[in-house]
Amino acid sequence: MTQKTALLLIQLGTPDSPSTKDVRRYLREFLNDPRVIDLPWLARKILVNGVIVPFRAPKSAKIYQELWQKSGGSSPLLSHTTNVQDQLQARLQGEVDVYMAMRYQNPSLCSVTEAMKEKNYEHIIILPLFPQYASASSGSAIALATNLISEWWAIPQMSIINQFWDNEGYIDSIVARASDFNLADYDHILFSYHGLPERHVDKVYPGDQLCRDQFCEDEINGTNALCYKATSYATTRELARKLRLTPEQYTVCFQSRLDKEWLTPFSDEVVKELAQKGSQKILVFSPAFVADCLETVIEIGDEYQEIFTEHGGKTVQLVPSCNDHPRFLDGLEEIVRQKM
Ligand SMILES: C=CC1=C(C)c2cc3[nH]c(cc4nc(cc5[nH]c(cc1n2)c(C)c5CCC(=O)O)C(CCC(=O)O)=C4C)c(C)c3C=C
Ligand SMILES: [Fe+2]
Ligand SMILES: [Fe+2]
Repeated sequence: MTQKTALLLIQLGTPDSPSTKDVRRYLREFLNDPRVIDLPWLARKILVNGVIVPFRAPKSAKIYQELWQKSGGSSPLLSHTTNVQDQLQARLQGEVDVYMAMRYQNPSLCSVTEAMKEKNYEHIIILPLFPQYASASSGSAIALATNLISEWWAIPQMSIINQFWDNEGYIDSIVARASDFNLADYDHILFSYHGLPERHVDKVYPGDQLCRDQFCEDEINGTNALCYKATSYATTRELARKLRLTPEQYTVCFQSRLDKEWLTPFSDEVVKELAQKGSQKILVFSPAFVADCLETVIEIGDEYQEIFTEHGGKTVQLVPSCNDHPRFLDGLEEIVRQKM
């Protein structure tokens, strides 16, 4: 007999609305997570609640208002993820029940796992929608989901997918998105990943080892398979191979930093330098985001466009994220079927 199985998709989260109040609540929950701001408790509380959130919330709310306006009055992260959930459910109807939760805000992991508890599943597949593992994204989602489920009296079998950057459907969906553009028309191509403090990637390694000593730009080896920098470069190599790009045609970079100690090169600085060196048209992939969101639509689509034109460039073209591309859904379906 087949096991009664559920799939739990987890995305990062987004504010309930672009009001300053809701953005503040979202930022407070997000940045108080010790896997995101990994400082001792008191230092985190002072920095996050006393400095970052009060200053950032009104600024972020303005940007979220632009995002809402551009995206038909809702968060694209939520609408794309809901589409993925619905379409995966249609593909797995009668075999697996598909749930979706956000790590921060709503639908909350707490409420979604409570609903799942009522169904007495024998097996729950936990799939955070982050292709490259980071403690601040997949790690945090997995830790909270498994903690919540572990409180149940009857704990089901749990399967955890901690990353899927090498999944063929995921890679193919990005390659397919690129087919809407003639790559030869662009002076340079960027693969812009969400940034991460360098400290976070160093903590992946045992003892005193550091990321910079592990050849993470060149290979996945026995020690760096869970290093976000290594998997970002590995994802790029896979995409470049399928897109037939030579290393001179593209640059890997990291966006959305909070301070200088984050992974380099910084995307905004690369965009500026390209414009200063005479590039007129650049194409930007954002492979760490499987759904379009604030970071792609506004940061790349608007802010990088502004920086590029300010320094002499013309066009920054964003390649849309996987969203509900059929090849991405094929990839997720394959991941689930392998665990059944
Ligand atoms: C690849 C996945 C992500 C990682 C890793 C990640 C790390 C990380 N992020 C922040 C701070 C912020 N991120 C914000 C937005 C945001 N982050 C991700 C994904 C990852 N973050 C997404 C998908 C989004 C967009 C959400 C949406 O609603 O569209 C924000 C909020 C926006 C802002 O004020 O700039 C912050 C803040 C840190 C500190 C961090 C790792 C330490
Ligand atoms: Fe983030
Ligand atoms: Fe590394």
